[in-house]
Amino acid sequence: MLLELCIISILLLLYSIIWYKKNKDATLVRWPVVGEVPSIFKNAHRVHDWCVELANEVGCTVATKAFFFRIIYTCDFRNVEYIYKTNFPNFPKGKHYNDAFDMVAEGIFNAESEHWHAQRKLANLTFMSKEFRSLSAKVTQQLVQDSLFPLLDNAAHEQGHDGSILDFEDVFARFTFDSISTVLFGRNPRSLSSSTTSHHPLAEALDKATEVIFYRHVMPETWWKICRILKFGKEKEMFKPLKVIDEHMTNYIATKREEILKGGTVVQKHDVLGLYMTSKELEENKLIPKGDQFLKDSAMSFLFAGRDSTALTLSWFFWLMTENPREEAKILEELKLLYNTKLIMMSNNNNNNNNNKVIKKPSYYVFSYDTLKGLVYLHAAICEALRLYPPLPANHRSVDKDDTLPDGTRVKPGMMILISLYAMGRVEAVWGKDCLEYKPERWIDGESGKLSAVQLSKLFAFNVGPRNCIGREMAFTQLKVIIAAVIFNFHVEAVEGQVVLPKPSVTLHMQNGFKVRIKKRLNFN
Ligand code: HEM
Repeated sequence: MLLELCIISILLLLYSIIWYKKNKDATLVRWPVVGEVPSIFKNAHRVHDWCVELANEVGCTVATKAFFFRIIYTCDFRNVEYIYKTNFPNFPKGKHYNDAFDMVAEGIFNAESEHWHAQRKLANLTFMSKEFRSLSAKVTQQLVQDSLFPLLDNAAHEQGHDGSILDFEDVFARFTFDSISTVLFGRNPRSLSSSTTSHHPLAEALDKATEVIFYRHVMPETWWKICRILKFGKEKEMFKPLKVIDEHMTNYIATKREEILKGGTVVQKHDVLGLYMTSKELEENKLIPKGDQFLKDSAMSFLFAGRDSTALTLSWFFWLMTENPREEAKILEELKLLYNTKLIMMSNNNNNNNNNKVIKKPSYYVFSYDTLKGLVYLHAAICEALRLYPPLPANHRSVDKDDTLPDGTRVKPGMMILISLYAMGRVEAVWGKDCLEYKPERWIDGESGKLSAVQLSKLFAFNVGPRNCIGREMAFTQLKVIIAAVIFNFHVEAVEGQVVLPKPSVTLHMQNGFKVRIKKRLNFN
């Protein structure tokens, strides 16, 4: 009996060794009992690129099991469109999502069903208003002129010294923190000022909170919830940022209330907090929560959604420019043409007025959003950066009722559907053999020279369907104004020797930032 047991054990051990050797290099290994958990842990540090490998080697939809928890991973365009758009009500964000983002409990980011509908209507009224759009364009231009140009000018003058190297990821994080704070609260924290090196306490608290939220996504739910109760591990680190955030929000709301009572300036009236606090829709719609907690959660939702996403798009965009000088030259060409056309028009106006005024050439030039709106190549270049580096690389949804996805995958309540927007932008079957190359031309119709509607329908970085990004217009405004201003006035060089890679986090940060040197361009001579 003992001998038989020994033989069976040895055979089992041999089988396990052979099985392990055969599978150890596979993209996905399905272990008995623990399912794909070891593969998930093994690839956690490079989760986004692993999602691409899964798509290209295993399939665009993969059903995985982690103990008793079922996760359906997909980057199949048909499935994602079905989940976000066609059968949107059957795929709410769900309890896992809501719990992980509990710090914006009542805000739009976490609201569901009719409560979300009511908040979306309120947010649409604000974000789509002419006043808000004009404010967001004006604020961006102003910040470029007052904060970004001096910072870049300073770095350009420091050639050969320590101050000549900037971390562009940090620069854009500061820029968007200043801009979103101005459009949300009507106050500019001036974190981009060239004399400031420390981070604003609210920005620091947001960064910390985002880090903890990422851990909540990769840890089993019960584990992080126990840690929260016991104030242990990463969860312990959440208490201080939450306090800092709450103090800032309380202060901003109280100040805004006073401003409104006194009758504020245009900016103070048209910032989001001001618009919310004076909104009839908010007052009258019974489905929208009332009181300061709702204002805090809404402001936090917008801060969360709007700050990192735009900053990271800019960081990846400029990294792509340093890697693809030919494409950068095309953007510059488009901008020079626009600038010269503007100069000719101004000069014609002057001649017609016959006042013989000499046109004063500025030292640095910032294009207004209105003039940039129609530029085809610039728009295509931004879409291409968003395809390869979507700032929100992954998203998840829950399942309300039994359903079948367009590719035939059956889904049930209790399952989580994980959508990789990062992999969607890199699927060879959709984008072709050159899917990993940066080619803005793929967004332009070869015949008409205009942006291709078919290609644009494949841009999922802002999500699609009823719950798409409400800040899309604001994001494009900021991206175009900042990119045009930097490329037209400066030459950005990547510091040699650095490796730029995505970091595993909720938003697509770079692992070690992006170090650059700045040189002035001489466009005006
Ligand atoms: C390049 C910049 C941006 C990208 C790529 C982006 C992307 C996204 C994505 C993918 C979602 C869906 C999230 C989900 O379903 O869980 C989303 C939602 C949202 N975004 Fe953006 N976003 C950007 C900029 C902004 C800006 C500047 C704002 C302004 C505050 C903003 C506000 C929002 C809000 C409020 C939602 C939630 C909408 C809802 O649930 O109805 N976003 N965004």
